[in-house]
Amino acid sequence: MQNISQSLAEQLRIGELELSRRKRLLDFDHTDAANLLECLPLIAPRIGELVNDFYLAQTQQPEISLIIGDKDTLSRLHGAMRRYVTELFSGDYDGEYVSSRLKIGQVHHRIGVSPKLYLSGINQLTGLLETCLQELLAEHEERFLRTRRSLQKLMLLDNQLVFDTYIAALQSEIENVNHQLEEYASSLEQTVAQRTQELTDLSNRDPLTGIFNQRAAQKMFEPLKQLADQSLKPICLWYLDVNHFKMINDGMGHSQGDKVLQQLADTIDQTIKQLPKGAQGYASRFGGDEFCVAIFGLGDAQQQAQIQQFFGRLKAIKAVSLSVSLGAAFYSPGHGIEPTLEDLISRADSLMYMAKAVAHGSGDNEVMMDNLPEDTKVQRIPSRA
Ligand SMILES: Nc1nc2c(ncn2[C@@H]2O[C@H](COP(=O)(O)OP(=O)(O)OP(=O)(O)O)[C@@H](O)[C@H]2O)c(=O)[nH]1
Repeated sequence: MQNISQSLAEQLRIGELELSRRKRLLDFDHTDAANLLECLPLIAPRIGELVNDFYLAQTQQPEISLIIGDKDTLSRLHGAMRRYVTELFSGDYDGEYVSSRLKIGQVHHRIGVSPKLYLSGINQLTGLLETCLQELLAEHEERFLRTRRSLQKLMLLDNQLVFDTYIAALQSEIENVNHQLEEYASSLEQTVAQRTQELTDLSNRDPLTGIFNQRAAQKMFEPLKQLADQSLKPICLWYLDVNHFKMINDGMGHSQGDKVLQQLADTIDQTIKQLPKGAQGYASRFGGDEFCVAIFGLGDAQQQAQIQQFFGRLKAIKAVSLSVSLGAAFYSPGHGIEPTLEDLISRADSLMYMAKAVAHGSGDNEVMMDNLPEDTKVQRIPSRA
């Protein structure tokens, strides 16, 4: 990132010391400065004509006239070039001179003058200056030769400075692009993570009812079991199946049947969401009209209360006469029996089938549950036969 509170020379770290080092490398010293200054009175009257010749030649090149673009810009360039040529013979090549050269590089880069075009212009200017000096110093060959040499060194110093600005501009463009790429990559990462999460969520859900599917239920059982083992609190697994669901489909149509399944799923989900403090669980659809619920943290009586509440809520589904058979199997940790989810499902499923056998034709809901006292609706099935 560019530090805009610093001058160009500061940004490029070209202070007095660096400038003298560069001059020394080019063997440019005070005699060169004196050689050039000595020529100023001679060349000054010729600068206007020289700059005109320079731009006449430059604008012959289509690439350059395209960049210059219009008359006003051309006239501004004439002014800038007259100042530059005057400065070349000013004999004073300090920090201010450096700043002007750096700005020239910056402007050339900004308006799109490529290094090759810049160098072709410099080559043309050097040719014109040398011809002019040769004419002016026709009688003084030795003076012409040393002035030309000094001018060559100074222009090399100028080119170094201009190219430094080109390089710095390219570096900062690369930094900008890198920065943008980094931002893009990180936003892409976030999007991918979000999409992955959305896909994972989606792959865990039953598309019709929005509650968990069988796969997700299987994944979620293990952590629930660990919780039960650590806290020595039970898990109760409900397995539910609608009684005569085929008749609902046949009588009211498949899409109405879908709605009934959705309402039933919502009712089961509500039960999970309204579990008492300390209890938790999940509701899932195992396919067709079969649902599975796992609830952690409730004792026998509290479980029975939850089942009764669930059947109470089920009465709110009024569009259809709906009855459900439910089998509920317990896992009570600390008894040395370590059932898998499949064992528990199989147990709850058999209990559900027993309940269904009682319920069939009655139109009532029926529950078969481990661990509970017998009454008319809740049949007791011994937990470990
Ligand atoms: N509307 C609808 N029906 C479905 C869907 N999936 C399965 N079914 C139907 O659900 C019915 C399930 O029937 P079963 O459970 O075998 O039988 P049932 O009629 O409920 O009878 P019992 O279980 O013996 O009480 C079948 O008719 C399936 O075609 C679904 O996503 N939407």
